[in-house]
Amino acid sequence: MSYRIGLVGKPSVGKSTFFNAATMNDVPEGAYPFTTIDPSVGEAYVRVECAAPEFDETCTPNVGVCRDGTRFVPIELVDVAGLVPGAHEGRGLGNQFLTDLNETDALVHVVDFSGKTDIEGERTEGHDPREDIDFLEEELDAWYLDVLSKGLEKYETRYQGSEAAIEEELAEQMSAFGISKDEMKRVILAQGLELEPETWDGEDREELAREIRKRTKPMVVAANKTDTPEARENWAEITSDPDYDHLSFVPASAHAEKALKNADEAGVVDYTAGDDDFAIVGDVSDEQAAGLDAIRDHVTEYGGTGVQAALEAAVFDVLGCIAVFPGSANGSKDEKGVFRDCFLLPEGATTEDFAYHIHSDIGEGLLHGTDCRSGRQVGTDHDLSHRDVIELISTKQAAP
Ligand SMILES: Nc1nc2c(ncn2[C@@H]2O[C@H](COP(=O)(O)OP(=O)(O)OP(=O)(O)O)[C@@H](O)[C@H]2O)c(=O)[nH]1
Repeated sequence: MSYRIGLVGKPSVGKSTFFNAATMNDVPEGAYPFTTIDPSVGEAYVRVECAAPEFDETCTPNVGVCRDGTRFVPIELVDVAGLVPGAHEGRGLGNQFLTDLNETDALVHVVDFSGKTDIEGERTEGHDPREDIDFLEEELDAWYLDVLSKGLEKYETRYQGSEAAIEEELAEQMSAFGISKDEMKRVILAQGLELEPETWDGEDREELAREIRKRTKPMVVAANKTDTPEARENWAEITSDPDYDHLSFVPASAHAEKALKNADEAGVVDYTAGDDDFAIVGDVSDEQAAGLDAIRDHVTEYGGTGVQAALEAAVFDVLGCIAVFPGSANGSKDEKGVFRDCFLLPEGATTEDFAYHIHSDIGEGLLHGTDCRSGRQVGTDHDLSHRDVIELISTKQAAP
């Protein structure tokens, strides 16, 4: 039910630091929506401005936390290990890497923008981070092309001369990537191709594979180590390079996020994840104070450490998710008088999708919804917006 974001990157880019910082949270025990014993899967959060204060209500989240009017809504973060050149051919952790990738909704590619690690993750100077970005995209594209080619082979041998729809065969072959036959058809046509694969040449196939990959595995680049001067230079250059317009970039310092969370836990600073500032509230040595000053310069300049921002870019910008609160029109609260839930829904979700998301029984018996802010009735096919507060009127209750 939860969104799953995959963290990818070659060795030594700061992926572990990012993962640890993002999943290190002071959430009360039992407030996790899922438990896992796999150390590479952790609970991270996206921030949503809480709707409770607007309704003069208290917020006691069933999952996640609410801090100073900001809801931290859980997502799953997966540390996808094994990105090495040739991964799609099964080198290194290859196949496991691809299996893990399959289970993600979107990716955050952690890239060392300081240029101090080469393509294999060894120490160097002056490495161009563009190589890493290209490499991951090429790896993914090669994998998609393999699967697409298998689908085309099957189609050719099985359906020669018949009227079988190519989009159906390809959608089935690529079902692990979560693409429907309608979407497949749209992508094929949008590429200017005919629905007759015999007319596609090698380049057409490559471009098609790339386009399907872009749509089904959207990606944010976390430009890590922007606390270093080299990374700042690369940031300015790469984000103004038109070849990279198709990607979302977020400047990040995983190191700073980890340091601030550690200091917050130790009672030295008061810091809320994602904020662009923090207060020093404990005793610090001169050395610590200097370190914190450097971090402050970075977070104020870039609007935060970028760890939260990268996750939120993945969920809200590239996946286009919205967060919706269940409420009650007369009081906008559940029977206990508090806001308990906040759900992430896919782009374009309707009242009915929301109802089914909560429980299939509520979905089946759905009559309509009520927008709790305006008190107006909304239809079952009404498109919901980010931060809507909706009461669902259904003939059925959720089964216990
Ligand atoms: N300057 C700077 N260094 C960082 C940052 N994040 C991580 N590092 C450093 O980069 C090095 C690699 O960090 P890790 O988090 O271990 O990197 P990784 O990508 O998980 O590496 P593997 O475990 O080898 O896959 C460590 O020395 C970190 O201290 C950052 O934001 N800024």
